This record gives sequence, C-alpha cells and structure tokens, in this order.
Amino acid sequence: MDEFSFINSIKQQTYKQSSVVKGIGDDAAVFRNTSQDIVTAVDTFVEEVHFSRATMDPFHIGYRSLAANISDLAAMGATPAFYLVSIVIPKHWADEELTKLYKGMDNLATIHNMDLIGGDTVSGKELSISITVIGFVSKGNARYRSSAKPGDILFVTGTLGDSQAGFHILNNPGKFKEKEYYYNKHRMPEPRVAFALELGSLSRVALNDISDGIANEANEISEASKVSITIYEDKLPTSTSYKQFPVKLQREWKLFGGEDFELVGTVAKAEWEAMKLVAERTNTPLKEVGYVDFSKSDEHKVFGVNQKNKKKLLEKKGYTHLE
Ligand SMILES: Nc1ncnc2c1ncn2[C@@H]1O[C@H](COP(=O)(O)OP(=O)(O)OP(=O)(O)O)[C@@H](O)[C@H]1O
Ligand SMILES: Cc1ncc(C[n+]2csc(CCOP(=O)(O)O)c2C)c(N)n1
Ligand SMILES: [Mg+2]
Ligand SMILES: [Mg+2]
Ligand SMILES: [Mg+2]
Repeated sequence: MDEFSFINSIKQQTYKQSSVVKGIGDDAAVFRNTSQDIVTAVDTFVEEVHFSRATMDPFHIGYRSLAANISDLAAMGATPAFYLVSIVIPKHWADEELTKLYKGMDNLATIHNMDLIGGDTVSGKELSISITVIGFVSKGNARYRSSAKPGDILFVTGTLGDSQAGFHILNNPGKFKEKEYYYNKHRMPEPRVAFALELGSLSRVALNDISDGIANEANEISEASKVSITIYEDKLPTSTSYKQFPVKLQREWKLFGGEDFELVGTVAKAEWEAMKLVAERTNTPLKEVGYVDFSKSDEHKVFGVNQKNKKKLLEKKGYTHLE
C-alpha cells in the first residue's frame, strides 16, 4: 500500500465530535473552539524502548500508545476529543499489521468518543509513533501537579506494579498465576478518564498520571507544589496475586516501575469523602497512601515509610530516558 492509500485506509468516514470542521484531508485539521479550555499533549513510542514485537501485537502497540496519551488528558481532568498520529513505518511492516495497529487505537478511541483528525506518515528504520491528543475542560478547571497543599491526603487509583509484572511474565515464560490479567494490564491499560472527569465536582485536586512510577510522579507533585510528601509503602495498592513475585521486584515495580497509567494525587481531608463517592460511582479502586507534610522546610522532597516504620528519602527514580 502506498502512503496515500494508507492515509485513505485509516481515515474516518464520519466524525463523532461535532466541533470538527476539517479532519483528515487538508494541510491541517480544523475544529471550532467552544467555550472551554483546550488541553493538549504529545507522547512518543519507539520500538525496543516502549514496546517490542516479542511482547506486543500491533493491536496492543496501537492501543497502549493511545492509552498513555489519554492518561495525560485524564491527569489534567480533561475530556478526550481528538488525536493525531505521526508514524514512522519500517519497510518490513505488512499492511495487515498496520491496519491492526490502527484498530488498536480506534478501539480505545471509540470508548472515549475520540476522532482521528490528522497525523503524518513516513518510512524509517524502526517503528515509532507520536500521538498528539486534544481534550476539553471547563474554563479554569484543569487539574495541575502544582495544586497540593500541606495536610492533603495522598491517594492513588487502581493497583501498582501490574504493568511491569506483565512485562516480566511476557519476557520470562514460566509458571505464574493470572497471566492473562497481567498481560492485559501491560498491553491494554485503562486510563482513568471517568474518575478524573467526575472529580470536576471537587474544588481542588492535584493530579498526575503514573507513567514512570509513583516515586517519580509524587516527586513531580512535590516539586510543582513546593511541598514534601510522605508515602506509606505498605499502603500502596497491589493485586492479590502480586505476592507471587520476588519481594524485591514487588517493591521495585510498585514504586519505580511505571506504565500503570493510574492516577496519583492529593486532596484536602475535607473533600476525601466526596472523592470516595466519585470512586464508587465510577467503579474506580481508590486508596489513601500518604499525606502532604506540614513541614516548613524549603526543601521539597518525597519520603517513603517502609515496613520497619523507617522514613527515608524516596528518590526521583523511575523510568528515565536520558541519564
Ligand atoms: N522535547 C520537548 N519539548 C518541549 N516540551 C517537552 C519536551 N519533552 C517534554 N516536554 C514537556 O515537559 C513536561 C513534562 O513532560 P513529560 O513527558 O515528563 O510528562 P508526561 O508526558 O506526563 O510523562 P511521560 O512522557 O513519562 O508519560 C510536559 O509539559 C511536556 O510537554
Ligand atoms: C521493550 C520495552 N522495554 C522497556 C519497557 C519499560 N518502559 C519503557 S518506557 C517506560 C516508562 C514510560 O515511558 P515514557 O516516559 O516515555 O512515557 C517503561 C517503564 C517497555 N515497556 N518495553
Ligand atoms: Mg511525555
Ligand atoms: Mg503524564
Ligand atoms: Mg516519562
């Protein structure tokens, strides 16, 4: 298939979002601004860095790439609307594989009512996908990493470490419990959109999504909000069968593993009950895992309280691309 037939093959026939004026088919896409704030982000996924053909089918590569981007919109409290895909395609990729990759994206886009409104197609050595997402939030209501305040509760959704556990099982075939569950958590993560959107009824929430591990993301909240944060390691939520993995890896994955695409954030004690109701309504597991310190120090750090009740600095360690 040549470049233009390919673009034609992935072009939507109709658009779900009524604000689209021009989708795929011109020099750029056009959508008409509404009265809301526009939220946009881009993330890139590279073969052998973010995925390998050994552990992900083309469908999963597409699905997870879009999921990671939608997760950033959720972390801003935004409603997903559009995505643009820039793709570098190696010559050896078959048309059917590409179709499946786009099916993976389309599958998740349909769940979130998103339209593919543009992108770019080039050939190159290894598969690389850059996805730009666009969403909306009511004016002034985007959720920031900088909103944490002393005395807040630190919370996290879902369970941590499952994605890296899935990656581990995929790379080390053997006897493991609930393999499919962990495979799915790695290959088809579910961004917490419904939960994040319903938080709109709360007055103040600091929010970040977990792409690089909770230690890293909590450090980002700490830096942006100029507060220190304490995390109880034992309170970090994990799946029931997570105990099957070596203790050292359990700790490594849940704190520093990343790619769980859960949400971590802080909320005032006074709004904790309201947040729990949102979690119930949206079927989202939610757990209190720590707090924002009252300390008056100028140093803004994250501490972990371990099993022996020892409080230690939790370094900003996670998945980082450049050392
Ligand atoms: N190369 C770049 N040029 C301009 N801005 C960048 C670049 N890389 C990152 N940023 C910006 O830096 C901020 C942090 O980006 P980062 O990628 O760490 O967040 P994230 O997308 O939530 O995390 P992750 O990529 O791990 O999922 C964002 O505002 C992002 O737009
Ligand atoms: C083949 C392969 N090797 C390693 C990993 C692990 N991994 C890659 S990127 C990343 C953090 C998020 O990246 P980013 O910060 O770019 O969003 C993690 C944990 C993987 N999934 N596949
Ligand atoms: Mg990014
Ligand atoms: Mg993010
Ligand atoms: Mg990252």
